[in-house]
Amino acid sequence: MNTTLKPVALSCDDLRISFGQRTVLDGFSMHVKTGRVHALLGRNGAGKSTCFRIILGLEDRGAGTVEIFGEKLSQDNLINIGASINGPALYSHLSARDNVRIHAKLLGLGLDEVDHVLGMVGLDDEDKKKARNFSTGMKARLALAIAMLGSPPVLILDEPQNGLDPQGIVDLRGFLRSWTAQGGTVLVSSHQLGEVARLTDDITVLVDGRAQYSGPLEDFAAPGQLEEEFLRMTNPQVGHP
Ligand SMILES: Nc1ncnc2c1ncn2[C@@H]1O[C@H](COP(=O)(O)OP(=O)(O)OP(=O)(O)O)[C@@H](O)[C@H]1O
Repeated sequence: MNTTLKPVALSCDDLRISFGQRTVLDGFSMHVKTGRVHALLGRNGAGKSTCFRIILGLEDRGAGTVEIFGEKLSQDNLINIGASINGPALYSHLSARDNVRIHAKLLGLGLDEVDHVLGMVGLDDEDKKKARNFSTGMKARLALAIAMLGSPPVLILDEPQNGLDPQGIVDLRGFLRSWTAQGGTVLVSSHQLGEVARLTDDITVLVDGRAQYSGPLEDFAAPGQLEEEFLRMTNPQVGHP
């Protein structure tokens, strides 16, 4: 599949899911364009991680369709997505290299690829330290390295800035931008709206289980106004005392 030729990398249509009495997604639709950074925004508990889990086939309750490059989600085309959600799941007794090596082996990738992704996230010198002794930022970098193994055309990252220091955030931004410049597609969730404004091309705002806005960032908010517009959309009292 030549993924760069498809205009839409990822489509979610009419996703619906409830947990007990609580309806979390209630007809949620989002189309993530190829070669763009797209941020899924919403308040705590809005359903962003649930949406990511559905896209990745980790949640089979609920209804709706997910397509990757125009094809229905399946085990075969899931290989097109690299993901880091719900914080990094790491083997705490292993080094960064050994953690990545295990995932590379599962994907049939060699040691060159392990070194490549570790170099990209600046962990190529961390050969001795065990993951249990990593700082939060180092764990986040390692999870990113694992997500990038094999250069999947789509990256899904749940709050990737969490735990990163300012330099780490700048590095991540540069790196996701170069990913999309090479034709890759990135879907992130984030509460750091200043960073979202710097990083993303498109946004979807999830409110009450539906996409209240989905489209170019510039059409949602003028420069410097993202936080204000987001608060207005997610909390109707704001701006109307
Ligand atoms: N497996 C589950 N069982 C029951 N409730 C769940 C389950 N998974 C998620 N929820 C509930 O669904 C709602 C949405 O959770 P989700 O983690 O998707 O939100 P989120 O937008 O990612 O939030 P945050 O910004 O705080 O990370 C929450 O009320 C959560 O408690």
